[in-house]
Amino acid sequence: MTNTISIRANGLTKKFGTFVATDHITFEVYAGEIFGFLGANGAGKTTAMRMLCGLLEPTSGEASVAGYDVYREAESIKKNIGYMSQKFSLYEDLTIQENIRFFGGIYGLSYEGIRQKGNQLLADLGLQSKAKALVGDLPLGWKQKLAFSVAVLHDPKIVFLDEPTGGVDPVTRRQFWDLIYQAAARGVTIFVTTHYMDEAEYCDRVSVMVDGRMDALDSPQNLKEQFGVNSIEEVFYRLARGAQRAD
Ligand SMILES: Nc1ncnc2c1ncn2[C@@H]1O[C@H](COP(=O)(O)OP(=O)(O)OP(=O)(O)O)[C@@H](O)[C@H]1O
Repeated sequence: MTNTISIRANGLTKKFGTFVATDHITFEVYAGEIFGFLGANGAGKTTAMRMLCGLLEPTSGEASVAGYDVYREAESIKKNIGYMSQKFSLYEDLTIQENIRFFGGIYGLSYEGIRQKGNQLLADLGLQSKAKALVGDLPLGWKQKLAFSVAVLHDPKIVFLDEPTGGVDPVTRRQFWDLIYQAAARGVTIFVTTHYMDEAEYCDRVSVMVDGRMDALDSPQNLKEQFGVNSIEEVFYRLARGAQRAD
């Protein structure tokens, strides 16, 4: 982690009609940091993430991602980030190799770049012999590891992960987090939402959204000390139990 700012939000707000989904959130994320973005269902995480990815125009406030402004330079943001969610991932009816070629093309890599990075990816994951297997036939944990590796194929500065490990066992989640650590060690900024509180403990800093506001932001250790509790799970419940939204 460095002192270079990778994501900066200042009073970032999104309203749908009169409903304030994301309410004046202000924070900074540093290059190479693993930043946990927690909140109960409906707290406003996806809305905030969509604004930061250049997919949704804010109602007010400011934000920049990789140095690009979310209002004026959304297209540049899209080119400089990776994105992976539990819902939108790889194409199940394409092979591993076809997915790599497809997403490599979308990310603007050359034919040679796709070939080189694709081979490296398959070697790193130990999937060389499975290159022609349909993604739909892989176990969920493998799909997620592959989806993450594809999301960073073009060496983005920042990767946004929206509940990337939903539904898999703790051992596979731990392996997934090894990939996250390796990317962070290369200087990639990781912005990750999760409902697994053990994963929150792996983050450099954790923020907690409550009813659209960012009610806490600090390292896991500092948050536990601040709330006088032994786990991030306890910190989360203390903050979230006062929430008004039940989505
Ligand atoms: N396009 C929209 N129009 C109206 N309301 C919306 C829209 N998108 C989101 N909302 C509302 O904004 C609130 C925040 O939603 P958001 O999806 O950002 O929450 P979240 O923290 O990501 O929750 P989850 O963990 O369930 O994905 C919710 O009450 C949701 O119903």
